[in-house]
Amino acid sequence: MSTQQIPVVVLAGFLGSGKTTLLNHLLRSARGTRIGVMVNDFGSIGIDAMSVAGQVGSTVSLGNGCLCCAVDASELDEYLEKLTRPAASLDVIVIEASGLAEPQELVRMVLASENERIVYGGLVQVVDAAEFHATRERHPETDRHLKIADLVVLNKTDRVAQEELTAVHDIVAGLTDRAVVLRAAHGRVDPEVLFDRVVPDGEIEGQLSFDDLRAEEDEHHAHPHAAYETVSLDADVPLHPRRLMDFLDARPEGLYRIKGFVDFGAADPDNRYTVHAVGRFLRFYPAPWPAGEERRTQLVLIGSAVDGRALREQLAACRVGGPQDAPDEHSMWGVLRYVPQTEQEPQ
Ligand SMILES: Nc1nc2c(ncn2[C@@H]2O[C@H](COP(=O)(O)OP(=O)(O)OP(=O)(O)O)[C@@H](O)[C@H]2O)c(=O)[nH]1
Repeated sequence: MSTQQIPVVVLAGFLGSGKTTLLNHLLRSARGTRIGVMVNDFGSIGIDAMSVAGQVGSTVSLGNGCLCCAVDASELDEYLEKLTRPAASLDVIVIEASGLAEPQELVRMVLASENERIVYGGLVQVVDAAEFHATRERHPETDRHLKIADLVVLNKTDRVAQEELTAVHDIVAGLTDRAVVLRAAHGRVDPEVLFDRVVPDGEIEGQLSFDDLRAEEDEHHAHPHAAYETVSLDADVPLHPRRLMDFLDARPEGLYRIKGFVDFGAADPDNRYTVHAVGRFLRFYPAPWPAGEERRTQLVLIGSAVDGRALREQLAACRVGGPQDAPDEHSMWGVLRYVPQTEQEPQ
């Protein structure tokens, strides 16, 4: 029986650390392994679900809210039931936690699942090597998350000098209990590290058990997202590139994460711009609009100590007001400064 159980891997990591990037890499390089994905979007728009769409046979998007708060173990079981139907014949299920989830809660829910076809497959924690110190300073719970990880992927190594990388690696390794620390750029880890695990009956030796977790139970208010504000924009009129750049250049420090897709209308009718900001780091990735895709802008902004209402208004003011307001291609200059030229395309 145990060999037929499907391992459920929890993929966690702070906002923007590279979880979706890693997941897409796994999906692309799975070499015949059938992966089911459960995506938990924090914003009300399914940006992450869209980012992994098309690369996976079975996806369940958990919609708005943090999985560990919004879904209880029985609901999780409902989703797992869908993914574990024999017809789906999955080899592994990956739950991508929102960047603000408490990984411990998710692990607890997986362990509490009554679905006999699954077995807990471990906690993978993705760390942004470039933002590590800043994240840790603002979010001391980072240390606790690393302690319970089974595997740590020290990501974005391309953004950190060798010496600094060694220093960060040492700190991360020191914070984990028994985790392997793997370095990666653009989430490129060997999928075998995650999936080809021997799963004995019951739990894997060395992994946290349900009781371990219960013993370590945290107060809910310790959740990092308690202090966070999410702002979404879903617009069917294009955004004006100059006004969007003015908004982005002046964005408040606490606005930690921006992700989504932008339609710049007449300024570049052919391309959809995927936008990612993590802290002060901002990038646009233009790519031709997928055939048949409706032209709209969908953005999710996540920040702490930010004025959500003001952000909403400022974003809304970036919309093109009418034909007299239509941008031309020259107005794209500010955006194009943030399109990577030499970096490898981080899909
Ligand atoms: N330079 C560099 N950029 C990376 C790397 N990995 C991911 N990124 C970029 O970092 C940004 C965030 O990556 P995601 O994979 O969306 O991060 P995430 O953890 O899923 O983000 P949330 O869903 O907000 O928690 C994107 O712009 C990625 O292209 C990396 O190794 N190097």
